[in-house]
Amino acid sequence: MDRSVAVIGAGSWGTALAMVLADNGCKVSLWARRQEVVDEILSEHTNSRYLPGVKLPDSIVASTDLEFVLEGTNQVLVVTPSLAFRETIKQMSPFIKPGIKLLHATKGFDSQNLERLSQVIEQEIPQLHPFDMAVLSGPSHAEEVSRRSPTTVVVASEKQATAELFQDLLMNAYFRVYTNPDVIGTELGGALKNIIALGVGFSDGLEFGDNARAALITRGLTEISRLGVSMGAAQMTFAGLAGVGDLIVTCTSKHSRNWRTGFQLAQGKKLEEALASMNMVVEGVNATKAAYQLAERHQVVMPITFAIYSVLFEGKRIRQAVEELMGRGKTHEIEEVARLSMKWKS
Ligand SMILES: NC(=O)C1=CN([C@@H]2O[C@H](COP(=O)(O)OP(=O)(O)OC[C@H]3O[C@@H](n4cnc5c(N)ncnc54)[C@H](OP(=O)(O)O)[C@@H]3O)[C@@H](O)[C@H]2O)C=CC1
Ligand SMILES: O=C(CO)COP(=O)(O)O
Repeated sequence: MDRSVAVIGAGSWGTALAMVLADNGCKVSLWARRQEVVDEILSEHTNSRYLPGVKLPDSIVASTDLEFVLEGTNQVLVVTPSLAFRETIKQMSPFIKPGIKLLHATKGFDSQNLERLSQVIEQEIPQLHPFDMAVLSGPSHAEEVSRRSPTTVVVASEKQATAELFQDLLMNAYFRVYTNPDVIGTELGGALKNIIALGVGFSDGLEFGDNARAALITRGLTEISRLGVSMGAAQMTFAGLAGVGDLIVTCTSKHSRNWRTGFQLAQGKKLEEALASMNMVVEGVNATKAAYQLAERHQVVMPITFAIYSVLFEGKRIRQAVEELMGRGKTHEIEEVARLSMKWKS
């Protein structure tokens, strides 16, 4: 089996996944857009801006030249921020031969037309069959993966063999990979959980406590599942690693950039200031915009997401948004359960 993999994107997640692959004996070529990052990886075997204190395997090769990185490899892993995704995929397209297998691990939406990122791949690399694409998601902060702490993720593909190929390449003693046929659910779970992490950051920043955090996680998952199912996802995917698993990690971890951003906003920082201080990508802000529009398009009720939108983009005070959320009209907890319950007497 060919074990060469080109990893496109040398931020924290791309670098951590490159380490996993290198630990598994893969021949890894890593694309970074800045020469300083390449020079540091090649000479020091570190990527100190994104993974401080972590030593990378010596075998990882890096370059800023996409053609060089992609040359002769049959497996590609794309891990850029969502804002740069379409542009990067477009630049890669001339070097992607039919039959190459492509996995992406980016969590977000296309900023222009709200597409899922696998749809962007289909549009920009038409020579790639959808069966040759896969998506990786799940609760996996790069800081912990790069320290080889036990982590579980999911790889989804329309074709089982493609999911299993990436499972084989990535899985090892500290990195357990499950497969799932639901590409839509796996992508949406990873993109939408970031919004709820911002909300939990607001709540924790205002010291609302554990009840509020649990409420946001649980009702947030309801919203994610509702939108996901209306966009074609399998409901059960949201009970898995790409759903509740990732939601828990991003809403409770000190590593979460989205949670930290929400926390800082609750403490009075301006959005631009909070984002600038992060030094890393915070996908939840654009995801909130995208989810707001997708909810309207699919006629899905997402009160928490709308509340977060109003704080981020309409200047609403967080406390005001919370009062409005708590004061909404009465509803059943789970409409489907209420509707299906034959024994429930009014
Ligand atoms: N970090 C994590 O723990 C996890 C991240 N993810 C997801 O992975 C994706 C990548 O995030 P992550 O690695 O954390 O990002 P980081 O913030 O760690 O790094 C950002 C990377 O993107 C590059 N970049 C920024 N702008 C552009 C651009 N316009 N064109 C090309 N490259 C660009 C940066 O390059 P430069 O240094 O030159 O600016 C850098 O390599 C995100 O969707 C994130 O949600 C998923 C799971 C875990
Ligand atoms: O997706 C992630 C963990 O699975 C990263 O989350 P943050 O972007 O909030 O740090």
